[in-house]
Amino acid sequence: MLNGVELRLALRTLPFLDARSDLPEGMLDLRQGPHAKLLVWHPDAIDRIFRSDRRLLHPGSNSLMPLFGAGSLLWADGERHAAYRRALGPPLRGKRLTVYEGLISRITHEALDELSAGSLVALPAWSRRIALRVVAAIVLGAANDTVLVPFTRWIDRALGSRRRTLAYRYLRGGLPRSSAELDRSLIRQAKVHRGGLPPTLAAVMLSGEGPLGKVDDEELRDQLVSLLFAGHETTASATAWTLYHLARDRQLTAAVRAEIEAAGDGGADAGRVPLLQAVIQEALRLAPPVTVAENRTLTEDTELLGRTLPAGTTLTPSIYLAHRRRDSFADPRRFDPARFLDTKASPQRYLPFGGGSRHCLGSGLAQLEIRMITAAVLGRLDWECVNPRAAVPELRGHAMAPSAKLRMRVTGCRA
Ligand code: HEM
Repeated sequence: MLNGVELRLALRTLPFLDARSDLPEGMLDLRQGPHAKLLVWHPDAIDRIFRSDRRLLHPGSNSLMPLFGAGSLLWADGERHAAYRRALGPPLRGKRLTVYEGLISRITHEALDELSAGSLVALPAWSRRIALRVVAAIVLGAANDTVLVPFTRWIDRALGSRRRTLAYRYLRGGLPRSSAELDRSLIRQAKVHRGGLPPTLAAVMLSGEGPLGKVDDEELRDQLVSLLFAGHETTASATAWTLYHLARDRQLTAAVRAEIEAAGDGGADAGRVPLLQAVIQEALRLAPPVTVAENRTLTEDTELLGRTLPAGTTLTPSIYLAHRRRDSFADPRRFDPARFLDTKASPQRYLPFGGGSRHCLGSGLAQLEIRMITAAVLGRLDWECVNPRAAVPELRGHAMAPSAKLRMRVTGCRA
């Protein structure tokens, strides 16, 4: 049963949070008693959580667990979690990311080929389609519609409407699991592409070697849906916000375009496009695609911000509220990429990818994608936002994206 605070948070999430963004204590009791739960966003509390992360438990979200399965690495702990990070971390980091540049470019340009002067583009859905194709290619080895179409339908049914999501969660016993048929297709697809280079993430998990050892079909299914979901909703949302903010500011667009042209690598190298990277960071600050990091449960009594919290207390870091603190960001509701140009924000104040031992595994890939998609769009199109009033955040589960109604109109093609 939800109490009054939890109910208000569930039903009116963003207004509820906005009304509390100036609370200096940066911590809010959601539930008291033996299973106490707190929302935390004070930088000292976030710092403490991330530093002691390995000693905490990560029980996962009640809403998402039925969707992605109990075996998902998103809420694995201990050795199994460490093994997943050792196996999947390296292919998603540093120089290894360069092997994905070709496929990001190809998939983006295919989507752009379908547009011409006058085309109307539903921006959130458009960027979701591209991001899903990219992550599907990396995880499964191919962007096959026989899998992606039912996958998208399933996610939209579960998370596409806030009311429906809440009805599933609180009235119908939980969010709907994927169909057995979709699960079978995902597993089949994962096994078909095992021999390619670079190895898909599915092939890494199926190798039977390395830190993971054997992964059975049930566990594999949970990781496939977790990676496909975590790897596309978030990236798509940040891409849509980045493109929207650029479309609203001609001067900024011209400066970013000049920077991308001078870099000559389609936005691949972050170091060569600092202004674009700052725009992306600011988009991630103002509308973090993931509003809360994973739950953390204390395993021992802990002093936090002058309170003693008993073992068993669950802390949910609010990324949304951390990014809106006035003592972290001057005029926090204003879009201002300049704040990221010469300054590096500290990880306890700026945490779009979470932190500690659960720091997002795909943060490098996501930013590479956002830069490359933005560079391709700016290189090929001029477009304008038809309905800027729709540029308001909407929740899809814990993910936050621009309203599905947000539309762009192509005003001219450049190449
Ligand atoms: C802009 C895009 C993205 C954002 C904002 C984002 C954000 C996050 C956040 C906030 C977490 C939780 C971290 C914590 O609790 O401390 C997370 C975890 C995770 N993300 Fe991302 N993510 C993005 C893209 C991706 C991509 C592209 C992938 C995969 C290809 C991915 C895979 C994961 C995984 C596997 C975890 C779980 C890590 C763990 O529990 O050890 N994410 N992400």
